[in-house]
Amino acid sequence: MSRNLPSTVDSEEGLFDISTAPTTPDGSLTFSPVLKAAQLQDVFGDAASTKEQEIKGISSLDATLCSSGVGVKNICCVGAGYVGGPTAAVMAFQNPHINVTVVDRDSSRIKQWESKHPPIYEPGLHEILRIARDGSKACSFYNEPTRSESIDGMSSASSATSECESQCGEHRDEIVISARQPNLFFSTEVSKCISEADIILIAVNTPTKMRGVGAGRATDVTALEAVTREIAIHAKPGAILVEKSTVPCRTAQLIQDTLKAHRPNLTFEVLSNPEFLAAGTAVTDLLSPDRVIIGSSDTPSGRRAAAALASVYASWVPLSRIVTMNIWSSELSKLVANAMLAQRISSINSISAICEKTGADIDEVARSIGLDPRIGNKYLKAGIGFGGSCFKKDILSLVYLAQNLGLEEVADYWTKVLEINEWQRTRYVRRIISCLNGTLVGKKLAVLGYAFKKDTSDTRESPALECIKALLEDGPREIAVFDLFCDPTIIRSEIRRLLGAEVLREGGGPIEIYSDAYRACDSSHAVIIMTDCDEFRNTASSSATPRRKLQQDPRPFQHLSPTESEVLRLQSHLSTTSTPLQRFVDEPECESGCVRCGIEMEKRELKGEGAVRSTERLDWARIAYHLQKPKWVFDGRGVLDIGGMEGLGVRLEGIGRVGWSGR
Ligand SMILES: NC(=O)c1ccc[n+]([C@@H]2O[C@H](COP(=O)([O-])OP(=O)(O)OC[C@H]3O[C@@H](n4cnc5c(N)ncnc54)[C@H](O)[C@@H]3O)[C@@H](O)[C@H]2O)c1
Ligand SMILES: O=c1ccn([C@@H]2O[C@H](COP(=O)(O)OP(=O)(O)O[C@H]3O[C@H](CO)[C@@H](O)[C@H](O)[C@H]3O)[C@@H](O)[C@H]2O)c(=O)[nH]1
Repeated sequence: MSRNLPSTVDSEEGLFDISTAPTTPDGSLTFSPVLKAAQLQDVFGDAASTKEQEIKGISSLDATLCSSGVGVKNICCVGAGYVGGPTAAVMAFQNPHINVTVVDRDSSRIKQWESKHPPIYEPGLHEILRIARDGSKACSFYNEPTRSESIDGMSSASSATSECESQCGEHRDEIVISARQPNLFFSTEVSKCISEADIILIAVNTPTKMRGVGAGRATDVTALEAVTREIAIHAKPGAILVEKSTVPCRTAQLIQDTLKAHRPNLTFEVLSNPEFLAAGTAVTDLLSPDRVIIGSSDTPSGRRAAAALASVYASWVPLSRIVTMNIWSSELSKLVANAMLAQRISSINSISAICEKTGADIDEVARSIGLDPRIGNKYLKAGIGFGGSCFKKDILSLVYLAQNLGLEEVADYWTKVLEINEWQRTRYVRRIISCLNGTLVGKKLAVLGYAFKKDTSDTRESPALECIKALLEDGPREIAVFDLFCDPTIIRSEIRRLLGAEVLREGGGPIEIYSDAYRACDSSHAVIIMTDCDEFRNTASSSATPRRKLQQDPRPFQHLSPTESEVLRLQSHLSTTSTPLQRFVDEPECESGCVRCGIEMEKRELKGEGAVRSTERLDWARIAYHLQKPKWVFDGRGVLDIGGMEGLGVRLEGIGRVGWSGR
């Protein structure tokens, strides 16, 4: 018995960079993910796991309504950034019958998306991209876990007898996955692609305004306005516009006004469909979202437009997780979601200061309050504060909105969330300097972690960078920077652009970037942890630890026509065996002398030298041995166990607990 169906994945390493604009006026320059290649097992395993959370209380779409939008054939996504690229890739992957084209005015970005070096690395993204963008070969497998997986005459063959067959003698169910044609495209022909689309996603950047009215708070909608104008001129009648970008509440009105000005005789529907993916988990978040929010006008044609968009998501998102609402609620929800998450972090960080002075332990406090389901345990990790391209700019946008509405108290409330965040960083830097006898002159500091969080090389609004800037003021001999996921060349060039070439070692300054954590820490007076990477944790053995869950074989599938996500999980599983599913077609070769190929080769070579790579935890005994006495370690992310570190003769200062200096 066999069935045809498209799908899949395999594993591979990726890295890469791309710069985008700072999102707030004093934010860092931004370099995108040159993340490490976390294995697919994590990504697809998590994505497949069932979410227990039920969405209630908001109107849900029913199946009938959704089916009314089945006519969608072409989607155009404007903006090939962190949101546009991955979102379009997943939409195309899950909807082989829809052509999805991502357009951007930045031709170099488009070129990278078309190459084997996408501009953004997110675990699992490259594999999805390859299937949707390049198409795939046919292949097949038996619907049961076997010792030797592939029986496929078309791709990889095996004559292995399954356990089932040898035991019961019955024939096994064979599932055939048919070849897929490419349905994800990248282009710089913005107006042409807009003119062909049934649905147009707007996923351009919306940073904080740098100048003029509202500077430092208001959202800069310049890019959004430009795209809206293009759409107003070129969109075909009946096309549906979707705000994917995070925008101020009532932006849909601005879009409608622009559309009316250019096409007064036509009516377009504008939807709000904010994106909630987080850096480092974008693919998991997209494959298995907690919720998909669709805001529309409360008219029959508004609801029809919402249903059309919902039908695209319904290919892989359960209907119970697709919620519709009025468009202003949807726009505001995005800002509020980020503000509330950030507020929890500032709340716990404010309590961490009390802990440091009283003897309470912030992790114990967080754990105990998090057990109350009314509070929950997420976003309660104290540290040096939140970074990233969104939290700060979105809170600033909320503050500006409140101010414009004459709600000063509301604006003050949310401003405090940002103030606490900065205060937390300042406190950390002061504590470091104070422990080092009030002077950094002549001292070497090792900074572990440069990105804004673990598992990403995105450095936008990175707290590490802000701390480094503050530490520089005190004139250290050396600041040795190491990050697991950011390429040293990229960190160097970002620091050069942001702080000036003279702060780098090559320019006669104190900052040096290392690709090896041990060399960075060697002979340091202090090690300073800036990101919550699992690799920085101390364990009893300090030896290599498997940080990724092994993906279970998902077979047998309930039915013989598995979904794209199911085949993806199977391919992820098989990629660790000797018989991977052979679905990929060859990627386009790069021109000779490709810089990215060179970086990858260098990374592969480094792996062989024993430098700290992504699957290994740091050997803290080794680091401690080579530290200058009195061997200070500052744990800005709560990743170290105090007992273990003190046993190594280290003086540990962590956030939210009494450190060595407080005893
Ligand atoms: N980065 C995230 O994790 C994240 C998550 C959720 C929501 N968001 C929101 O999504 C939006 C996009 O964020 P991002 O991080 O992808 O930004 P980005 O800077 O990475 O990408 C935006 C892209 O839009 C392109 N662009 C700008 N103006 C254009 C125009 N007129 N025509 C064609 N292309 C144009 C830029 O060249 C750029 O490639 C923002 O509103 C952001 O707040 C971001
Ligand atoms: O308990 C915590 C959780 C996070 N952080 C920090 O908070 C920042 C943001 O982390 P995270 O939310 O994981 O990453 P982002 O990529 O910024 O994602 C946020 O911002 C996106 C852009 O709007 C939204 O789509 C996501 O839902 C939202 O989580 C990072 O610096 C983290 O280190 C903490 O300090 N403590």
